[in-house]
Amino acid sequence: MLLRRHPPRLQFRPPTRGEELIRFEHLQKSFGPKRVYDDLQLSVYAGETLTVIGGSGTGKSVLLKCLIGLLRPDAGRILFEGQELSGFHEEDFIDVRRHVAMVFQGSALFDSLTVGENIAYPLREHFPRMPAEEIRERVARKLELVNLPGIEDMKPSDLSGGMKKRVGLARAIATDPEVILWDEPTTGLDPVTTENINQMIRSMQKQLGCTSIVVTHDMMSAFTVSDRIAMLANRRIVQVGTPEEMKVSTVPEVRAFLDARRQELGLQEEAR
Ligand SMILES: Nc1ncnc2c1ncn2[C@@H]1O[C@H](COP(=O)(O)OP(=O)(O)OP(=O)(O)O)[C@@H](O)[C@H]1O
Repeated sequence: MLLRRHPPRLQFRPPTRGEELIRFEHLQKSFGPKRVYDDLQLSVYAGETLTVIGGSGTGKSVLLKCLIGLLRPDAGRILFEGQELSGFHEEDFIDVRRHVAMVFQGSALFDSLTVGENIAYPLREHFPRMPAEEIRERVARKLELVNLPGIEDMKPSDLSGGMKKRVGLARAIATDPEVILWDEPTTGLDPVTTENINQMIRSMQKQLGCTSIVVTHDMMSAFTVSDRIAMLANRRIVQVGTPEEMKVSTVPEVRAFLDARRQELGLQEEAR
């Protein structure tokens, strides 16, 4: 756990729905000789669910990690509520992660802790003085929200894949974040559980007013949950649009990507 040396750098005020909340501006990022972004531009608006799609290795997950400071861009700016994150120190990102929570691909639960302890973990980290009773109440409320009430004492090893994802979500929303980042939320899940997770993404928006950024390979899921979809290709965002706009896109990279998944999507010929 990082100890804070100076006052919080992030000045946070609750966003108004529809205003620009996050902006990636002229982002560049390389790993050694591998260039991931050349000049990436993307805005995310408060209250929307935006899905980032793109081929394997195009940098979808790197984008989420840059936003919460797990990786740093080489050049360009990331603005959160108009505040530039590039100059933030590692400890300044503690506050960013309180407002922007990530639901990791593999749930990333601690196997040695119970479900309740897992969800309480970020509360203890961000609010060291929070009374035990309040932590218990918050944990119970979050488990109810993900439709898993009363399983505080179970261990992650006793849960199915879908339940683990939902506990991962309960942990991510423990601190009442304004933004939820979903890294491949439906990968490896059966169709029923996938539908369940899609509904969860939607209900976080409806019930909590959260902004979501989803990274996924699953195009059905992208078309189901998104207000807007952004396509990453050739080291930049080549198009951003509503699901309907993307389905009839004339941008070559988008066409090629969707054509390759036409069967999965069951797109109609006339929608091309
Ligand atoms: N920490 C790192 N060190 C070195 N290379 C990295 C690191 N993180 C990501 N990369 C590389 O950056 C590129 C983009 O990675 P990223 O995980 O964002 O891709 P992705 O679009 O999410 O792919 P996938 O859909 O397969 O998960 C890949 O080539 C990856 O190998």
